[in-house]
Amino acid sequence: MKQLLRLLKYAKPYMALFIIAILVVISLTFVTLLPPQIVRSAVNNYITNDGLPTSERFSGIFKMAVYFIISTSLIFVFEYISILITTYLGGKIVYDIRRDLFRHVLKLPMSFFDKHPSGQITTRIANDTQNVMEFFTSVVTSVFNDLFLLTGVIIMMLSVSKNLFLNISFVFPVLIVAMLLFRYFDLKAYRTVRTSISKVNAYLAEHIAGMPVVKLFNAEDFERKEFDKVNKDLYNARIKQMYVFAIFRPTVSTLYRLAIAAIIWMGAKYIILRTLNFGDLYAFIAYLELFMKPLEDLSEKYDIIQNTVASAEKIFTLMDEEEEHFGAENGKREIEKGVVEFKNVWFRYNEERWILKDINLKFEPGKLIAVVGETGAGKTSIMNLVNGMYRLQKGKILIDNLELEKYNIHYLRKNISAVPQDVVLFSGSLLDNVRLFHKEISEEEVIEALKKVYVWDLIERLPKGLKTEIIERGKGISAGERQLIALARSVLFDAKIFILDEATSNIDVQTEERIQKAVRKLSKEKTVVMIAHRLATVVSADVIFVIHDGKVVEKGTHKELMKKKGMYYKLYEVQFKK
Ligand SMILES: Nc1ncnc2c1ncn2[C@@H]1O[C@H](COP(=O)(O)OP(=O)(O)OP(=O)(O)O)[C@@H](O)[C@H]1O
Repeated sequence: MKQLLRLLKYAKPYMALFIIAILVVISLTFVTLLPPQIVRSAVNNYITNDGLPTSERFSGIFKMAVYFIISTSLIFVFEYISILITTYLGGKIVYDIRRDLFRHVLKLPMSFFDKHPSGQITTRIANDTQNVMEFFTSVVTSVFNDLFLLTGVIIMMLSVSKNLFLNISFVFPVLIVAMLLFRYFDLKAYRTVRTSISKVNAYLAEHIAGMPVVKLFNAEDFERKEFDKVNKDLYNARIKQMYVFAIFRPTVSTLYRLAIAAIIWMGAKYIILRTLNFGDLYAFIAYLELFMKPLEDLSEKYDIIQNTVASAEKIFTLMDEEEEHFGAENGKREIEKGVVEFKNVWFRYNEERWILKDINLKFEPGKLIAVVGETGAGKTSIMNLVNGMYRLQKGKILIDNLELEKYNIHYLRKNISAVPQDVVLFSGSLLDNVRLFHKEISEEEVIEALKKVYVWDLIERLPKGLKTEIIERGKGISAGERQLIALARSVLFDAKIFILDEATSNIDVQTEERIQKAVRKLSKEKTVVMIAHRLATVVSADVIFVIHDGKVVEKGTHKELMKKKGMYYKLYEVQFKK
């Protein structure tokens, strides 16, 4: 309930439109009740009224036919307007929710994304909001319609014949119970179907994305069998749902027809006793039909409300996730020199273990700096801390002698150019990927940046050059090309600090040499940190930090470190001597 109320807050800006929708719905109810009355009047006053001259009877029937057409046209108009308004409202409200949700997700810290699979977040924004839309389009206003209609129908039945209504009133609870039972079993079956569908979807999403692994490891047979299992579950769930329909649908229709038989039986008695007219009997049966629709609708709406509550809960849980409060909004915006200092820094991603343990280091401009160490030693984590992706638990990081947290995070990140290991490209042209959709950056500037890292000729030789279209995170572009794009991206946004995390790991030796040249040039004015596995890429660095098990264990030039015969020496020996 709390969730529904919170959801309704989103409807507040559209209150006037809601009121109009309800007024339209009231009008719709009113005109929906008219046709049976018109037919009743035609039958009672003209068709069966032998006492009236024939011409008057014909003109009366004609008049009633005109009324009938007018009322059905009005039903059309009101229905059209109400669908239009509710669809607009639902669409607009869900647009607002989706917008707020995505804006909020953009502000969440990286630790949130570590804990929540991207598929789950996508479902919240795309699917759960869709359920909410259904709530606004087919519940909020149409519940009024159904309730008004049910009340109206009962009033009309009573007005047509109180006696007949009281005599057949036992029919209503029977119909209501049958309908509720049908809904209950249908809902149960439908939920199983939905769970099975999401299992099939999840299976397909994961395994189609992992197709290269499936093929490389000849796992097709296993895949076939596993998919058959989830597919079979879905089939069984559908069959169960079909049984429910097969049994209950005809049951409800039969009960409805029996109710009509009961009305005719009782009605005929009153007609013979002359306390009821044919027209009354027709109107009564017509109202029973009108009684069925809102009844069915209401039971269906219960399901939508339940779905909406579940979805709203998930949406608001995401909406309540704490945003990234990093740095001061009015914090420092410029980085003057770009001197980065770690002072006794301790860091962990979760409670399990410390990743960085008492790190002390200094990255300065004018020198080419390298960070080396084994896999999982903590090198990338250092980069993640510098650009404020994660927060440290103990110690301090200073940039130009000012604590990292005293900077405005957006400007901080603007001043730090990071080339991550896993380069993500977005759908769009290669040009847009280099300039990251900043249309104000011209193609010439992009080409200039590519030339700066000496890779323009490599991009130029692609059949469509910078116009190459990227699909699905960069499928169709080689890992090396992706790294080149990321490198160009980093020099394009003129930052003070550059951190290249294995930025050349997929690049051939000649291209790597060219990039090294560019990096060396860059390091003359900027702070450039190269994180690397392969020591060949760092031998010419001015300072090398060796990280082992989350600690800085050595520091020096290649020569100094080799002389020391410590960790660096061991790594070097392993890579080159064996
Ligand atoms: N988001 C995360 N959540 C939890 N643990 C993480 C996360 N990212 C990294 N780790 C763990 O932290 C440790 C250090 O990771 P990090 O990526 O800093 O290592 P690295 O030295 O850069 O390794 P590599 O050379 O393989 O890139 C690893 O054991 C890794 O499993």
